[in-house]
Amino acid sequence: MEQYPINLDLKNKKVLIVGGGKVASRKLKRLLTTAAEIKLVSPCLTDSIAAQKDKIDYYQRKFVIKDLTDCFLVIVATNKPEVNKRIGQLALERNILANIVDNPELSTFTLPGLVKRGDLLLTVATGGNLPALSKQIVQKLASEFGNEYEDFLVLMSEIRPVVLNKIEDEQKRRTIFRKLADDKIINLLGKQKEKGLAEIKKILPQSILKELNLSNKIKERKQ
Ligand SMILES: C[C@@]1(CC(=O)O)C2=NC(=C\c3[nH]c(c(CCC(=O)O)c3CC(=O)O)Cc3[nH]c(c(CC(=O)O)c3CCC(=O)O)/C=C3\N/C(=C\2)[C@@H](CCC(=O)O)[C@]3(C)CC(=O)O)/[C@H]1CCC(=O)O
Ligand SMILES: NC(=O)c1ccc[n+]([C@@H]2O[C@H](COP(=O)([O-])OP(=O)(O)OC[C@H]3O[C@@H](n4cnc5c(N)ncnc54)[C@H](O)[C@@H]3O)[C@@H](O)[C@H]2O)c1
Repeated sequence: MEQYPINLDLKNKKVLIVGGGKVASRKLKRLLTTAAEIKLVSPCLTDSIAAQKDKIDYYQRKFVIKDLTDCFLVIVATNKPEVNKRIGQLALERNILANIVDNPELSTFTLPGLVKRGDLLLTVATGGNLPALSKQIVQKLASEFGNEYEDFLVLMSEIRPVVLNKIEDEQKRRTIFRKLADDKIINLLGKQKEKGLAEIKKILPQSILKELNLSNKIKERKQ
């Protein structure tokens, strides 16, 4: 059966990580970009997790069943397959979303490779067949999709609501949105900000432009 891709909002959700090794460290890094309440249980920690201890609830011990209380999601990443399997089973019995890092079959979800540019999110998965390929494709995408996509989407967060509000004709709106979704414009914005902005302005009717002040919306980046 196919997996179901989903972007979770973890605000105020209790998330548990079991294990404090290399894999737990990678999974924690991404979780720290969310608003989850993170608890981590492990006798040992990598230096990278130790450096983030103030951002999580850390318990220096082995997993105990009580750790799953009120848990919304768990990542099980010890180096002991039998321990991981047992915790995975306990989580599933409790309807807790579970990623068992050495046991995709027992997991309710797996984690894709990821490129994030502001609000642009690109994810890559191989159905668990070759995570190293996901990593390689992520590197390709990361070099193709730069920070100009973040800047462009900041502009669109200003422009789109005004277009939706001011232009009643759905067909006209659609034409504008499709013209804006142009990688040539986005790349130009990355290389020559003012020229990119000028191209965007060419697409927008005057009635929209006078509602906006786009020039100061893009962050100055060091070249
Ligand atoms: C994409 C990424 C996201 C992330 O974890 O953040 C991710 N693995 C990454 C890297 C990576 N994983 C592994 C290596 C070292 C070996 C190697 O090089 O192959 C490296 C490379 C490295 O560490 O450098 C080994 C490995 N992976 C899994 C197992 C267990 C098994 O298969 O049973 C084993 C041990 C098997 C063995 O020893 O061979 C399982 C999973 N790994 C997944 C995701 C899920 C499927 C994603 C997909 O469908 O592609 C899934 C099913 C479950 C999950 O973890 O959610 C991340 C790239 C991040 C980046 O972009 O940097
Ligand atoms: N899914 C992936 O992306 C991926 C990638 C590489 C490896 N793996 C698999 O992930 C597993 C972990 O790999 P690693 O490199 O992080 O291992 P590691 O040896 O670096 O870390 C294991 C951690 O688990 C902790 N631990 C052991 N028993 C525990 C218990 N009962 N309760 C709580 N914590 C406990 C240890 O203290 C240690 O911090 C391995 O089985 C490996 O095959 C998965």
